Amino acid sequence: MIEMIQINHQFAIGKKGKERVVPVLHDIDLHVKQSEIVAIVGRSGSGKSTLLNLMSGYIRPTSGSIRLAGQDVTGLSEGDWANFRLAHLGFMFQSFQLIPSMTAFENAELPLVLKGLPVAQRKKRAMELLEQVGIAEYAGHYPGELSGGQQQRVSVARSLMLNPPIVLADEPTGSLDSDNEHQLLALIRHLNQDRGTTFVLITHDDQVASIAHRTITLRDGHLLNAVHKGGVHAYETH
Ligand SMILES: Nc1ncnc2c1ncn2[C@@H]1O[C@H](COP(=O)(O)OP(=O)(O)OP(=O)(O)O)[C@@H](O)[C@H]1O
Repeated sequence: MIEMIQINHQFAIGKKGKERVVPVLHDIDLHVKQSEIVAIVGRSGSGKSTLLNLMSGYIRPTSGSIRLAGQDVTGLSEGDWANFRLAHLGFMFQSFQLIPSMTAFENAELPLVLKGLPVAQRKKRAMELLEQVGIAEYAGHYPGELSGGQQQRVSVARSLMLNPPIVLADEPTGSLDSDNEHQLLALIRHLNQDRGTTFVLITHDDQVASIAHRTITLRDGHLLNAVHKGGVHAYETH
């Protein structure tokens, strides 16, 4: 479902003409199967967000190739990436990116508006998901009137609106209390089991990692694969 082949990534930092190159990811080979939940862990600065941004098409790899849902996405144009994301990807990111002038409901239904669905269908689907994330009673509230955890749940509802086959999540439970974290993890499991949704989750949280089928570790931009089999932890460096 997700294949990263020999991915290297470096950023250029500093003033134009005096840039310094900072290598961040080295020789990443990663294959995530359909219906797999993979947790990515690693210290701050190890390259986790960069890896997820590459899978999202928000940044382009310095070298290597990426296939998502059977399609080589490495060379897609901005426009093709935008269409690809709408059809295949859901995002749960740290910044909720809600539009302040729109209510929770309007924010959540946005992908359905972009898809051109009729009002009645949009309302049914958006309310269904707002209920699933436990936030239906706040549907008429603006983001500024919601707590961080409530905003996060609106953003989760929005990310799942089009039933994406792949969901990429950066600290998806970061702003949630333990009850809501539990509820979101149950929803992720349910989507995985019922719909076969594939999840890649960056996390520092053991609870989140515990729902993953596989946990992989990034260390200084290198991937270490942790294979959990019957309590034996074998580490392979890639
Ligand atoms: N746009 C950028 N320009 C320059 N350097 C960057 C950029 N984005 C990230 N980096 C650098 O790349 C390295 C990896 O950053 P990244 O955000 O991927 O780490 P992370 O593992 O997600 O960290 P955290 O757990 O703190 O979010 C860091 O050294 C960071 O400073």
